[in-house]
Order: sequence, then structure tokens, then C-alpha cells
Amino acid sequence: MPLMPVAEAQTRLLALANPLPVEDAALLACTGRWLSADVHATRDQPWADLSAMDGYALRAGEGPWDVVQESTAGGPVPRPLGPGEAARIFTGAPLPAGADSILMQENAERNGDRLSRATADALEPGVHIRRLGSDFATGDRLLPAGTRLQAPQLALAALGGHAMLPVRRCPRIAIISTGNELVPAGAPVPPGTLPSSNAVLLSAMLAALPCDIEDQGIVPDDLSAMTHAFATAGQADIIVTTGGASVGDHDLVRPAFAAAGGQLDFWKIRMRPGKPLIAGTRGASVFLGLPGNPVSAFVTAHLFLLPLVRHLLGSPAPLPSTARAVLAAGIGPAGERDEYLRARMTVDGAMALNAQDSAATHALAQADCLILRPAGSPAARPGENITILPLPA
Ligand SMILES: Nc1nc2c(c(=O)[nH]1)N[C@H]1C(S)=C(S)[C@@H](COP(=O)(O)OP(=O)(O)OC[C@H]3O[C@@H](n4cnc5c(N)ncnc54)[C@H](O)[C@@H]3O)O[C@H]1N2
Ligand code: MOO
Repeated sequence: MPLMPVAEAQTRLLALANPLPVEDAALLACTGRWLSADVHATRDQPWADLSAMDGYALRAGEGPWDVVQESTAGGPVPRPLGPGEAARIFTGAPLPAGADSILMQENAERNGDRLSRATADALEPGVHIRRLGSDFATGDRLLPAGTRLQAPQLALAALGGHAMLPVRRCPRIAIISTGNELVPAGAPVPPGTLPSSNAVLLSAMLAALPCDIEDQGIVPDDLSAMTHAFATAGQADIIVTTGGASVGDHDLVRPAFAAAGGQLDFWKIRMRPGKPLIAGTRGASVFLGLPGNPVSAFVTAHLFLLPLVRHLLGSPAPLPSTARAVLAAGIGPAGERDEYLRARMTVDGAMALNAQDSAATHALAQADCLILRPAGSPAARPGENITILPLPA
């Protein structure tokens, strides 16, 4: 059976589930989620002509002036200025009707209530005034559907008069680590065992996305134990396993998934690392079986699991971003699978790390990007253009 190209596998995976239902969530609970409908302003910003400086509101063509009132942010609306009148004003305070300029207090001279200019430069009408509705006006579309809601977008929505926003429900993700050799991370490590790092890895990667993670712990390489684990994870939107995805006698994830009533969609991708990736559905859950090698689990999570989570959250562009870069050092030809080399960006460009084995976690921890080498690529020299996938800092 030919291995499935990465892009085809990504498309098929995302087609296995629709974005989750929409709910209204409080602003801060929306952090990192994607807006499911356009958001419009319910108010004008600024709500009136406001001063952008501490100083005096006045008519530029006049002077000297008499300071007859004060306007503060949050204070009463000032009354209109008469001829030769000025208002003491502070940043964010509304201008009195009739004022056309702000004289900064550094450029003013004040004796009692008598105000004159301390500098000779022209006082431009309109300077230091933020006009009513100049940021946005009632009814303006502030944020289109599909926007990722981070700090600036949430602040804009708050200023636009919103307390709640429509977003997709957060996915529930069950993580199952398979392998007889595994002990929980941090527990004693008797000979023949190793700490299970993949659940830590995946949970930390998923921490960048709004989702609820249920770490189901370690399940031995035993058909009935694994089948039971799939049933236990039945309420999850995504069930992700690591290990047991390949062809060995103890690689039981596929048979256990089938025994638990799961429907396989695809298995084995034309990529390195990550070939044994499995995908399917079980009821309303999407199942993703990642390879056990930690580097393979990382790369497949970056290319498949995180995009699936973003898709369920309603992201219109869930796949990882790519960028162009130059090679800092030469690399050999790619094999028959697309290769995702762990690499670092240097001042000279992307530098592939020496250790490219799927179990080389030490090198993985030094990588800040992946170099994408399409299957069959010839050797490449320093300075050649290549594609990278930046990794989150
Ligand atoms: N004859 C073949 N052998 C293998 C093939 C193949 O095509 N033919 N594929 C290889 C590839 S590629 C990969 S990748 C691995 C992945 O296999 P599995 O998903 O079945 O992974 P395991 O065998 O269970 O484990 C691999 C390796 O990773 C360690 N591991 C597993 N889980 C964890 C964890 N939670 N934390 C840390 N380390 C973990 C495990 O101890 C193994 O060393 O198969 C190749 N074989
Ligand atoms: O494809 Mo496996 O993931 O090489 O290590």
C-alpha cells in the first residue's frame, strides 16, 4: 500500500469532524479561540472629541485666554466655550464645544486664570484631538468571523461594548500512552522501563490552545486493556494515543481501536518521522494514533493533532505555518518520504541538527524549526532556499 502524502492525510483528518458547536463565552474565556461570527461595535470610540494631552482646550486663533472651567476623563461634559475662553483639560477628557485646539501644558504660561502661549510655533487646529468615532463607530465591523482572539482582539471587543463573544466549545482531548515499558514521568525508573514523556510533550503542546486535556495515563500493550481505554475515552472529541502504531507484534493500537468499534480512515503517511500515524473515528470522537518515538510524536502532533484541535475550534487556517529560509549548512538528499528535519535558525539561516533519529529528544529540545525536505529532494548546499516550519517559542 503506497504511503499517503502528508497534505492528503491532513485534509482527510480535518474532514473527519466539523468545528464544535458555538457558545457565548465571557471575554477572557475566549482567549486563543476563534470567533464564529462577525463582531460589530455597539458604541463610538472615542465617544466624543477627546483631548490626547494634558493642557488647555481653546480656539487657536484667539489668545490670551481665560481659563473658565475644567474637563476631566469621567467628569461632567464641559459647557461650550465663549470668546477668549479656555478649559483646563486632561488626557481622555471631552473637548468643550467651540474648542478647536489643545495647547499642551508644557507650551502654556498661566498666571492665575490668565493663559498665554509659552512658545512661538504655530498652534495647529485639530492637533492633539481624538475625534468622535475616529477609532470606530457604532455598527462598524470590528472583528470578522474566523479571527483568532488574543489580547488585542479581546480588548477591542471590550471597547466595542461586548462582554461575551460567540466561539466554539473547547475540545476535550483524551491522551493515552501505550507501552509495557513506560512508567509515569517522575516515578522511579526500574531497569527495563523509561519515563513516559509523550503525554507531557502533547499536553505542553496543547497548552497553547484552549482545550480540556484528560491524561488517561499508561496502558500496557494488551488488547483488552487498550480496547477498554478507548471505551473509557468515549466522551472525548479527540482520542490520541502514542506508541503501538507500527507493525510489531506488540503494536496493538489498530486492533484495539477496531475491537472498540472504531472506524479506521487511514494509516501510514509518507513522512519521516511519523510514518505509522493512524486516524479514524469512534462515534463522535476523532482518533489519532501517534507513533511512540518522542520525536515522531512531536512532529505528527505539530502537523496533525494541533491542526485538528484548531479546526474543531473553528480556525479557518488550521495547518501549521511555513516560511522560506536559506540553508546555513548543506544537507543530504531526502529519501522516499517527506522529511521534517529538526533545525535551528542561525544568523546564516536554518541549520539542521546533527541527531535526526526519531528518538533523539535531546536534539529535539534544541530545535526551533523544522526543515521540510520533500521526498526525493536532492542534496542542498548552504545558501539554498528551503521551506521551514517555525516551532512555537
Ligand atoms: N519493521 C518495522 N518496524 C518499525 C517500522 C516499520 O515500518 N517497520 N516503523 C518504525 C517507525 S517509523 C516508528 S516511528 C516506530 C513507531 O512505532 P510505534 O508507534 O509502534 O511505537 P513503539 O514501538 O510503541 O515505541 C517506539 C519507541 O518510543 C518509545 N515510547 C513509546 N511511548 C513512549 C512514551 N509515552 N514516552 C516516551 N517514549 C515512548 C518506546 O519505548 C520505543 O522506544 O516504529 C518503527 N518500527
Ligand atoms: O517515521 Mo518513524 O516516525 O521514523 O520514526
